[in-house]
Amino acid sequence: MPTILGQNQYGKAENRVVKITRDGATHHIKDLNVSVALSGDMDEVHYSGSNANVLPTDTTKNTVYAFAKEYGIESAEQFGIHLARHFVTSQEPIHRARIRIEEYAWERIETSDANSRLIGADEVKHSFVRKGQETRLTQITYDGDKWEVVSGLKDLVVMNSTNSEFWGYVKDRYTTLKEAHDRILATQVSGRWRFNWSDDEQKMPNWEKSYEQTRQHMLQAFAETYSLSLQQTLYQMGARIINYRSEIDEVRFALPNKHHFLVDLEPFGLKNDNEVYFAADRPYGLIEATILRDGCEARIPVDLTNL
Ligand SMILES: O=c1[nH]c(=O)c2[nH]c(=O)[nH]c2[nH]1
Repeated sequence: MPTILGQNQYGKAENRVVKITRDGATHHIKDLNVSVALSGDMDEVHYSGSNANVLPTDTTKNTVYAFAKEYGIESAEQFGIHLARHFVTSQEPIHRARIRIEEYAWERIETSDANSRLIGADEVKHSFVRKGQETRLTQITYDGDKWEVVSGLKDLVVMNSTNSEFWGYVKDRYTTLKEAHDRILATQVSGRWRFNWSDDEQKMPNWEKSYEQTRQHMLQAFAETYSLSLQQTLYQMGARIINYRSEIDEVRFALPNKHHFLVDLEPFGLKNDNEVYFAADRPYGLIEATILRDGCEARIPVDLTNL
């Protein structure tokens, strides 16, 4: 055979693992994207197809989720060290393990500001916003007479690690979804809001302040709503903006439901007490709606990508 095998490695890439640690009402999130690459005595599987030395990539995936439960995720480094050591020391044919980890950082949604104290809201300890993602948007239209300003944001990722349920829905012969009484609710917010300012230069809103406050009301409604569906949460987010921000008459949201599935750890003799999740990226539910001040007209396009 005039060919020889060169460097080779294999494993499961991009295992999206979310670990929630529940310290009473205070929750902590670790959100990782873990890629495993193993190498060692793997000539035979390439040359003849013998799998005698091959630990399945599916097993490497399971190990990531099981270790999240068994060791917890103190840091990405610590977690990666556990995994790499395990593969190399437990499998004779495996001589090298490379674990690559991306970590997505989350911050708590601040609900204990002066504004929420004023309305008597308790501090929420299970609501998070992912760091460093959002893009602020605006569209200004002027016909020489009237102005229309629609502002908003996209790619603001938020999560509630409890206070979300989904049950009591229609079931037909194709329905397999299990009712959920305590699930993760996560979404990547795309929102637009239309200002009622149209001509009076004296009464122009303070755009910077309006954005900050609108964003905060939206986050606070997300954090404080005990959710029976993402549709309900969406409505609360819009209604709170309309109620608190008199300069805004219309809000539209497109909210992808970023599903987090509990991983079945039973086969490994481990109990998953709402701790270890698989964060799926697709397909996703997509929930879209407009919330209007009573008596106002809907002018934000239905498809937000057209704005
Ligand atoms: O909040 C939800 N709304 C739905 O309409 C829906 N559909 C579904 O499968 N899961 C969910 N979750």
